[in-house]
Amino acid sequence: MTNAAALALAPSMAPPEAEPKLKVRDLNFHYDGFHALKNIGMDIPEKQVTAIIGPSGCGKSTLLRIFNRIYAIYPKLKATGSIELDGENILDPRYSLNRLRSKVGMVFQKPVPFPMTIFENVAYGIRHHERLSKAEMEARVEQALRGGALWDEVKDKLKQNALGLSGGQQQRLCIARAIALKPEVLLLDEPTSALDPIATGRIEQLIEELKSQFTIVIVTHNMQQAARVSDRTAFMYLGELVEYDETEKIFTKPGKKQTEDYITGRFG
Ligand SMILES: Nc1ncnc2c1ncn2[C@@H]1O[C@H](COP(=O)(O)OP(=O)(O)OP(=O)(O)O)[C@@H](O)[C@H]1O
Repeated sequence: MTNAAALALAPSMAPPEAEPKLKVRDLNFHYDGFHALKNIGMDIPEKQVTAIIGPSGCGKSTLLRIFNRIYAIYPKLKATGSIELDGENILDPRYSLNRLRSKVGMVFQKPVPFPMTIFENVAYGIRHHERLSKAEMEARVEQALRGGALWDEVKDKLKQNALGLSGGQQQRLCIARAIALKPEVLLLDEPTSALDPIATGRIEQLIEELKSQFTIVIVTHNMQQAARVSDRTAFMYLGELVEYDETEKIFTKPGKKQTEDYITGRFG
C-alpha cells in the first residue's frame, strides 16, 4: 500500500471514542415529596476530572452521593433511571453496596479522621476488605499515604492520633484512606471548602496527580477551582443539568445563557 493510500484509510482506523466510566441515564431522585434531581443524563469519562457546579441547593451533592448510593441507608429514598459503572447499573439493588463502595470512594467536605492513629486510619478500611500480613499492610499504608501526598509529613509519627494533624493534612489523610482501597472512582464533595488557600492548593495539585489513576468527580462551590482542576464541567440549576461540556468551553463560551449568567456572577 502506498503512503497516500494508508493516509486515506487513517480516519476509519482511528481508535473509537473511549467508553465512559459512568453513564447516567434518566436519573430522577426524590427526597420524600421533593423532586431533587430531574432527568439527569451524562457520561463521565475515565481518568479525567469532572466538576459539578451550580448555586446552593441545585442538587450537586445529591448527585455525587448517588454515585455510591449513600441514600440507600434511608429506606424511603429512591433513585430511578440508571447509572452504569463499566456497563453495570449500580442503582440495581442486586449490585452490592460492598462491591460499589470498594470501587467508588468518597471524600467529604469536612475531613473526618477516625479518632485513632494515622496508621490505623488508613489500615482500618483495608482490613475490612482484605487480609494482609503485617509487612504487606505497612507497604499498603505507605503507598496510600504517598498517594495522598502526606507520607513525608507523617512517616515519623504514624502512631500519633490523626486528630492532631492540621485541617489540610487531615483532608489528605481522608484522601489517602479512600485511595488505600484502590477504588476506580473518587468522589470529592467540596474537599477544600474548610481549608486555607495553601492547603487548598496542595489538594488541587494532588487531584491533578491522582487523575492518572482514578476517575474523579468533584463538587465545588468555587468556580475558579472547577476551572483549574477539571477537564469537564457540569452546571446544574434547580435539580436539572443545564449544561455539560469541556471545562474550557463552559468557562469561555458557554452554550446556555443560564450558564453564562452563573459563571459571570450574575446569580448564585
Ligand atoms: N435529606 C434531605 N431531605 C429533604 N430535602 C433535601 C435533603 N437533602 C437535600 N435536600 C434538598 O435537595 C436539594 C438539593 O440539595 P443538595 O444538597 O444536593 O444541593 P447542593 O447543590 O449540593 O447544595 P449546596 O451547594 O448548598 O451544598 C435542596 O433543595 C435541598 O434542600
